[in-house]
Amino acid sequence: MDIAPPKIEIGKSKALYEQAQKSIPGGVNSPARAFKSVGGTPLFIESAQGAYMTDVDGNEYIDYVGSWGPMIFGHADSDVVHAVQDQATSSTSFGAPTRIEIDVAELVCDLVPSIESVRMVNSGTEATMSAVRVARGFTGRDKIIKFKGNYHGHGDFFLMEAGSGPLTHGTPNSPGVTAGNAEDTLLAEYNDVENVRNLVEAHDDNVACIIVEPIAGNMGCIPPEPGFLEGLREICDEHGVVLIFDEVMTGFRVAPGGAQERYGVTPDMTCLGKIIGGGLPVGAYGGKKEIMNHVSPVGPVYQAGTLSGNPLAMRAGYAVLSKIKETQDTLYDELEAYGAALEEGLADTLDRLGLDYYQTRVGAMGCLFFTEEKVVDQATAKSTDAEMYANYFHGLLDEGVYFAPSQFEAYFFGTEHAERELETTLEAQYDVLKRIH
Ligand SMILES: Cc1ncc(COP(=O)(O)O)c(C=O)c1O
Ligand SMILES: NCC(=O)CCC(=O)O
Repeated sequence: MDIAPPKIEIGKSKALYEQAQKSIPGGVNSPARAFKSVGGTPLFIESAQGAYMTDVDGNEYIDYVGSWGPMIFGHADSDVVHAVQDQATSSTSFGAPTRIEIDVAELVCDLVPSIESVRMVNSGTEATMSAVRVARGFTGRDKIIKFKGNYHGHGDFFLMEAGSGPLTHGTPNSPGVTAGNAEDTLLAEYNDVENVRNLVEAHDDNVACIIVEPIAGNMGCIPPEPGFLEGLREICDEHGVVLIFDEVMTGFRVAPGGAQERYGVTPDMTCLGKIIGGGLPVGAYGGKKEIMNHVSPVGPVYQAGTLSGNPLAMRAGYAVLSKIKETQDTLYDELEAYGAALEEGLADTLDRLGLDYYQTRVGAMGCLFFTEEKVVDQATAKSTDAEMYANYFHGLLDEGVYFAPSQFEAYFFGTEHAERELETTLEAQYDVLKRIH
């Protein structure tokens, strides 16, 4: 890819990247961090505060990645920092139950009413893998339905037509996944209820669950079309299929109760991650008691974790979730206001430059697609101009604005993004789009 050299000085990142590649595959501990599809050198980060990240060369960026979602209250939020510091002096893990686990579970059940019982794990990947196992154990069925371009972490049975890194790097079907796994995953088109209905009917009595990102955030940001989530609910009710909302990204981001609250469609099970841990490694899955009672040690479906419900992570999660609960009456209005201003400002820029690129946004997540087509599924998401996105991405970095290094990721912001950040972002977007289009 032909990318202009950066205007900013990134010598230290370059040196660390060279060094990292000697001991870490590709120099990164998660492929999404590599700049593989946009070219150039991944920036090594030194610190972050509020809405800003600083790299090892001292460049500062307004951050629209937010650690891929968790940072709804910005980086180094003082409540999270104090909670973690305080807990660390009483040990970082016990491997035995603690009161804070009950506090977090109760908060989750309170904020997301469809969750009657919840199990903590250490990542979104663990949450989705476990939820599917429980749905299979509960129904006694094998097949699952997943949508093309949705990403549910790196569990074997999800790495087919997977969004996020796999889509970005052109490896949506990962080697290493057995044919048996692939056979049990049925692939559906996002936003296409009839396609799902046909799949379920063709495999009637053997579909355990439908797992869906209720707002797709791993092929860019694609909201559900009216009737899509409702249609899934209906199909699941008709055929005894467990409906799983993967709200790892949308949970606590688009409403206190996530996408299910925003769209008024209630799943049987929900997967959570990202915000729930305030930037520490946490995931969770939960849902109806009837289903969750199948989880060991109450039921026979095994799922466990040495560090699950880890006290540091629970203290951080509690700090974030209790703040969400206390401030929810204004919090989501505030985020909506910033999002609307960002979206309108960019729409104005596109208008002034005579560009017709497609924008989406739901609450505090969104995307600019470099296509003039409406984007509703993986096929339309892939119609975007990857090179334009790469130029846009690098242009913005030069202006001190950090978006995700892939067209197939959403942007995120939080409460620390305010007037100054908005102005800088909009100016940068105008300048960059003017230069590259
Ligand atoms: C919707 C969704 N599900 C699951 C995951 C996996 O979570 P994790 O990376 O914490 O394993 C992610 C993000 O990575 C995600 O966006
Ligand atoms: N939207 C994609 C992710 O959040 C994943 C980040 C990662 O795998 O590092």
